[in-house]
Formats: sequence, C-alpha cells, structure tokens
Amino acid sequence: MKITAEQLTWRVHGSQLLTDVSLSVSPRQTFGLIGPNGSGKTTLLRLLAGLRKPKQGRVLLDDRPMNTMRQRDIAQSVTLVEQQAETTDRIKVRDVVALGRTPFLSALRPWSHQDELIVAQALKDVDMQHMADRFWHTLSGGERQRVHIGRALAQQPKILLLDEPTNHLDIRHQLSILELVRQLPITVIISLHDLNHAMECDRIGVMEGGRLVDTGPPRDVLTPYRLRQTFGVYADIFADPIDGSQVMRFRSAV
Ligand SMILES: Nc1ncnc2c1ncn2[C@@H]1O[C@H](COP(=O)(O)OP(=O)(O)OP(=O)(O)O)[C@@H](O)[C@H]1O
Repeated sequence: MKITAEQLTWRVHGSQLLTDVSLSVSPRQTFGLIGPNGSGKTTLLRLLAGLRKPKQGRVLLDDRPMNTMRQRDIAQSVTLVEQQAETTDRIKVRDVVALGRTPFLSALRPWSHQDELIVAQALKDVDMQHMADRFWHTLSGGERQRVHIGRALAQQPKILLLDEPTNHLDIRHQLSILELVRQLPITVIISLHDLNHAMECDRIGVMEGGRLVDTGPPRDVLTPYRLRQTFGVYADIFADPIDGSQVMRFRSAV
C-alpha cells in the first residue's frame, strides 16, 4: 500500500511543529526518517498513523484520504509502534501481542486458530516466544520494545510505522529487527537515530525544524554537508572494503 502526505502542517499551543511536509512512500519500500532531536519525526509519524488530525494538508492511503476512512479500516491498514509505548500491568506478553488482532475481531469474526498462529509467528519474529507467559511489567525495556513490535506484526499491517524501534535493543536484536523489517513485504516508515542503520533503507527523509528538507537514496542524502548542516557533526564517509556499502565515521560535533 502506498502512503502519501500532502503539505502537512501541525501546530500545538501556538508552536508550529510541522510545516508543509509532503512525502510519498511506495508499496513495499522501507523509508527511513532521520533528523536531530525535536525535528518532528514523532509528530509526523503520529499524523501518518491517523492518531492526530493535520491542521492543514492530508494523508492518503493508496489514493484514499485518511479523513474519509473509518477508524477500523485505518487500523486494518496502518500501525504505529511508538517510542515509549506503555500498557497496563498484569497482562502477559502473549496477550499484548494478541491485541494486534483487535481490528479484525467482531461478533461475526471471533478469535480463531488463525489468530493464534499469527500471534505465535509474531512472537517468534521478535524472539519473544520463550517469554510468552511472562507478565509485561517484569520485562526489560528492550524486551518490551520487542513485544510492541510483535503486537504490530500481529496486526499484519499494510503500512508499518516505527518510531525509533531499536532504541532499547542490544546490538543483536537491533540487527535482527531491522533485517526483519526490511524483509517484510509491506510499506515501512522507520525513524532512526543511527545513521548507519538508515543507510540500509531504500530511501530516507531528513527532518529539520519541522520540515522535510531532503529525501532520496541514502547515499545521495547522507553527505558530509548534510551531516554538518543538519546533524551538527563532522564526518567522513568510506566504502566498506567487504561489501562496498557506505559507512560513516563521526569525528566531532560542529
Ligand atoms: N504537545 C506539545 N506541546 C509543545 N511542544 C511539543 C509537543 N509535542 C512535541 N512538541 C515539540 O515538538 C518538537 C518535535 O517533537 P517530536 O517528538 O516530533 O521530535 P522528534 O524528531 O521525534 O524528536 P526525538 O528525536 O527527540 O524523538 C519538539 O521540539 C517537541 O518539544
């Protein structure tokens, strides 16, 4: 499914947090959203997920404006994994992941064996099957993060939005989650602080002061100029001698 943002603007208490953001992500593309702290990545992801209504502009899923869609239809297409997602205590890991099936259940479509299989697969994908019966409040930050990603996978969205999903993860789980996300046959928008991880996306977009200031293939966008200008760091960019991919070495803050 394609997702398009047309000239999105968002303001709160008189501060303009997003200005004129336009963006289109094609079906099955992995789009990385990068930018310094406070540049508007989370705000944009919430608008794209339909959790906030833009003050101006609109979001389209394929060619359907989101504001004309029912909440349940949106939830069957798009899901957002937030940075500090919380959930009620005394709930087990398996039940958190099972929440991902909620938009598909109704009196006419009760919980089924199929849902059971989807939840089991999602637990496996995020390497949490061995903790399925643990209570949520006993988990570490990284384990919680993986359960939330599992909940999103169980929703089988056509568009997956991830807000810094690797934040609390150890290096093995960072790499396995990013690899999993890239392999999913769906559209993904992922905000990332690790710019070397962003290099693995099909395209990236750079947020700065609430504006999307550049988009394109990572190699074209992540130049020493951009790293200095937007991220405030001096960096050198090398070709990895093993696979030729581009690697950044950050030298110092500007
Ligand atoms: N409810 C609010 N009221 C006032 N300002 C807000 C509100 N929500 C967010 N902001 C401000 O909007 C700006 C953008 O925030 P946002 O969380 O979208 O940035 P971000 O790029 O995701 O940052 P980070 O990398 O630190 O997670 C920040 O300066 C933040 O302080």
